[in-house]
Amino acid sequence: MIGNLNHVGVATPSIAESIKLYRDVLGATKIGEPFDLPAQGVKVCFIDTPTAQIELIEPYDDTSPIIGFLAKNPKGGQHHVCFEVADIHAAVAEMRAKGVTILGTGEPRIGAHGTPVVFLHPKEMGGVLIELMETPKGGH
Ligand SMILES: CC[C@H](C(=O)O)C(=O)SCCNC(=O)CCNC(=O)[C@H](O)C(C)(C)COP(=O)(O)OP(=O)(O)OC[C@H]1O[C@@H](n2cnc3c(N)ncnc32)[C@H](O)[C@@H]1OP(=O)(O)O
Ligand SMILES: [Co+2]
Repeated sequence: MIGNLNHVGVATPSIAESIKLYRDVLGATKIGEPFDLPAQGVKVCFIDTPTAQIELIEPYDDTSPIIGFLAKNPKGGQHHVCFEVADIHAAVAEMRAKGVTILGTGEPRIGAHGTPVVFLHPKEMGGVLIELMETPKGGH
């Protein structure tokens, strides 16, 4: 079912500071323009590598779903892993049939790449918060 590794989500208290790390220390050259995703409670910045992205996420406000994570990890940290799926609704049905908990309302919501996403609880995924994201039509 899972396809490409689309991105690794990295929670940070400051996207601006994290950009300096990835650009000036790690030599990243393709850094997207940060943007707000209030519906998902985060500010986002994608950093491209040849095969996948780093998704820097910062709380949009104090209701953000990453507030708890940053309270435990004040300097930030690896937050989630996102895999692509061909059909998010088929993926949700398959996960439900296997007894996996879909987080939130359980319904896909539009993510940072403009396609529907869901999250699977880390407690059922070996301690890793897993995001499933429908591959953009027409690829990348
Ligand atoms: C969608 C836009 C964008 C995109 O790519 O398109 C994004 O990816 S935005 C990413 C931010 N949004 C989300 O993460 C939505 C889904 N997440 C959640 O619903 C919560 O973060 C949740 C439920 C995973 C955790 O919420 P919270 O931290 O408030 O709850 P707890 O502190 O009670 O944690 C419960 C339990 O899970 C462990 N935990 C929490 N976060 C993570 C994590 N990122 N990775 C691994 N484990 C995590 C936490 O330690 C607790 O474990 P316990 O043993 O009970 O202490
Ligand atoms: Co993500």
